[in-house]
Amino acid sequence: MAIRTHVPGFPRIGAHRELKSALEAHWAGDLDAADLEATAADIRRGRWARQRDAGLGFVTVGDFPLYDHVLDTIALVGAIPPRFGATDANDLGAYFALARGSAASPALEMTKWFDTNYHYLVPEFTAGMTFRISSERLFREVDEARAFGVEPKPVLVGPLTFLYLGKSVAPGFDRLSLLERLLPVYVEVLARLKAQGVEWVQVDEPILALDLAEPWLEAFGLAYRALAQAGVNILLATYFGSVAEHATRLAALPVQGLHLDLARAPEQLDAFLRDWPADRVLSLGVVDGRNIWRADLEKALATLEIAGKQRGDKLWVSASCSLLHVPVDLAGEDKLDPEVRSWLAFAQQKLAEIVTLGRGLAEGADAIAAELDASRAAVRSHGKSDRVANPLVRKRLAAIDAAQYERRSVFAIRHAAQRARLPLPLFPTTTIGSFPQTPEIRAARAKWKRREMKSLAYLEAMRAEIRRAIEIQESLGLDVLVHGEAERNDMVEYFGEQLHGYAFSANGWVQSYGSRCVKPPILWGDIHRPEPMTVEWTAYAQSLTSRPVKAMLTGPITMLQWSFVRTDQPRSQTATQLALAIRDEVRDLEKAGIGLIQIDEPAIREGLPLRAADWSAYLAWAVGAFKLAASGVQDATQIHTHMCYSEFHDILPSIAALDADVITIETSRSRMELLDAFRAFAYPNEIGPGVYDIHSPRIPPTGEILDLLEKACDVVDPRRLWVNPDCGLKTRHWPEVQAALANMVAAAREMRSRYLRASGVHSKVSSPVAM
Ligand SMILES: CN1c2c(nc(N)[nH]c2=O)NC[C@@H]1CNc1ccc(C(=O)N[C@@H](CCC(=O)N[C@@H](CCC(=O)N[C@@H](CCC(=O)O)C(=O)O)C(=O)O)C(=O)O)cc1
Ligand SMILES: N[C@@H](CCS)C(=O)O
Ligand SMILES: [Zn+2]
Repeated sequence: MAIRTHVPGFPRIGAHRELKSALEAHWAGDLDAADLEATAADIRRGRWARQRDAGLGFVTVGDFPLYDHVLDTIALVGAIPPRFGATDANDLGAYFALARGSAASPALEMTKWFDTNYHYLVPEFTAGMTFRISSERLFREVDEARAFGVEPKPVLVGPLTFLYLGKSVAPGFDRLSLLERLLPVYVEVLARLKAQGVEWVQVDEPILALDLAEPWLEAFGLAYRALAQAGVNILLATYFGSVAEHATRLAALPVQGLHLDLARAPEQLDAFLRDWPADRVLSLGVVDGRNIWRADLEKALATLEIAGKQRGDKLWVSASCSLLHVPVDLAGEDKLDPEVRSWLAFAQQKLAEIVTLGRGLAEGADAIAAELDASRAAVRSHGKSDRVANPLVRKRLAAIDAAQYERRSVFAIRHAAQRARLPLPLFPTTTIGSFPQTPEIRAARAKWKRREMKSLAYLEAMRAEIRRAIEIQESLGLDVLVHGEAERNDMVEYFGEQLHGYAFSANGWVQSYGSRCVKPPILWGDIHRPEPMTVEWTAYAQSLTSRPVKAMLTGPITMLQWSFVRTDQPRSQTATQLALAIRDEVRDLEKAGIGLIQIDEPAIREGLPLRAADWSAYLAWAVGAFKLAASGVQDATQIHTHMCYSEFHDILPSIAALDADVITIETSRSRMELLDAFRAFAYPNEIGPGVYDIHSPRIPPTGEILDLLEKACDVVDPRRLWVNPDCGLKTRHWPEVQAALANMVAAAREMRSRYLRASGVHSKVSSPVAM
């Protein structure tokens, strides 16, 4: 009996970020469209070759967008917002304009793909929208795969997930009402794929793992009855959570297969062994597509054998979700600690695990005895390694008391102490931390890492960047300065590199959005901070100026969320260990005389469990971890936090519970809409709503910033307002940054004089504040 093996998707960026390089060269005008397509085709074939050579039964096709897979769906079904004008989605310029904006229209919004660190482009739906096949890319790639000699399994974002993840542009418009118009296009797509000789199409509906309202759930019947008309086999793919509660509803759909994520939700298998018809395919994602640990093959095989007895060759073996979320290949990671390396599997290694499991299931455990032995040894070594548990960390964790979670005084008292220490003007101006990561900075770091540059020379190069950043900020007239984060490759990787319990890869890139990648550090053991991580850089910056410098740290939840983390203990415990390390750093910064410390938590929202029922438990430990990190300081030390994904209306009480003295947030694109929620909730502390959209090269004019600030004053007491960009400026260029910040400072000054002219009698300000 042969068992079919496949993956829901494979990384796209290329083992050496070949796609990134080609895209960026194309956008810079150094690579024409034909050459970009040729490079893309090479990478595509390389991915298929990996899947074929590993021995997978299918190769996945349609999981190789040049920018984003939701954008490819927009292009495929022609859901192009009217604001982009008549657009041929086959044209690369038009395709990239949707992703990156153009002179005619700003880009589509980007947001996080479920609870991952991958960003997708948000479809915009309007009432009059019509759909038609508008891109030939998928069909071309199917032909290309056939010509390459592999059996393609195309993948599509399902119609309901597509509509759900989009936004209704007009208030009150129900985008689900577009389903009936969208379905015929999906049917046509499926029919064309069938005509191309495709046997199976994977249709992804990950929204099934969310809390779905009844109309959306009901729509599955209508949708999949329509898709069945195309006559091609559909593998309905779910991932990121359990869909057990929908087992009977799913069994009633006319689809030929169902994929389940057994890494996230192993418990759901029972429901499907009971309810999923035995004559239909059940694809079990037993290899974790979201994390980089080697699979416990013995355990996975045991699960598969239970299902296999009942299902025979209707059982397929797979990864839990697309491997998009893990790096491509462990080969070449020679600098990793050999013991830690022996615990890891990147995408390439996961292909082998899936094929091994398929073989074990078909031929029996003896056929894969060597692989089982190796897996057992890795699991045992990870579990038993005396390097994983650090007794000192354990002891410290056990000794944490409730007082360590609280600041010494309430906000009002701290506020007065901070005012006395930091005589800031009304509408104080600041930035979020990073300044442009120039090619020179990156090149210097690359040289230093390759040992082509001495540490002292690198230190001096970074100090020169700090001097430049301080000089520019002083000349711009900013009130609270930052050192600029030049020395950080990435805000999470940088800290990971300095903490015990973390390992980092040389080339473990994962796509974040478009051509941008991150290299998540690998958290494998108890976290311990051997020495201060940021104090020297920050103190150096402070030594250059009489203005206050704000230190910059990444918070425990963001460290957790953007790393590959251990699974042998609850995430809450790992977060507490991270919090203790950051707490020590906060206290060392304070000892070094730093008066303002920002602890970034942009990932706190994305870390929310997908099901609301699980939110309160998460928020309790997440807020606790932040407070533990932040609370070890005197009243006069001002703690800032920063969040740049603004969808947190629904968790405002928890945001307030962080009790940061100042929160800076992304608000400029939504034109301060978010502040309404802060007002409604009566958010108690200081707020810096972003007034400069850092995702765009556009320089916001002073008048526009003034309008935003006036809007902000309508909802927040002006004495509690800060003036700052939406987020860090690392992806921007210096000329833009200088021009935008000059406008921002001018706007803040104008606001001050407007309010001082009202000399305290203005309705919005009850008393003048120090300038
Ligand atoms: C705020 N965001 C972040 C998220 N996740 C993180 N882990 N970090 C974040 O900051 N998630 C949400 C958002 C996502 N936003 C971004 C924004 C920008 C990037 C980005 O620009 N990534 C860079 C890579 C950054 C990095 O790690 N750089 C390293 C290595 C640089 C490099 O490629 N060196 C070359 C040689 C260069 C030379 O010689 O000139 C090499 O090694 O080959 C560094 O600076 O040292 C990117 O380029 O994609 C990501 C997410
Ligand atoms: N301090 C970081 C926050 C990013 S969310 C930066 O400025 O890049
Ligand atoms: Zn940010």
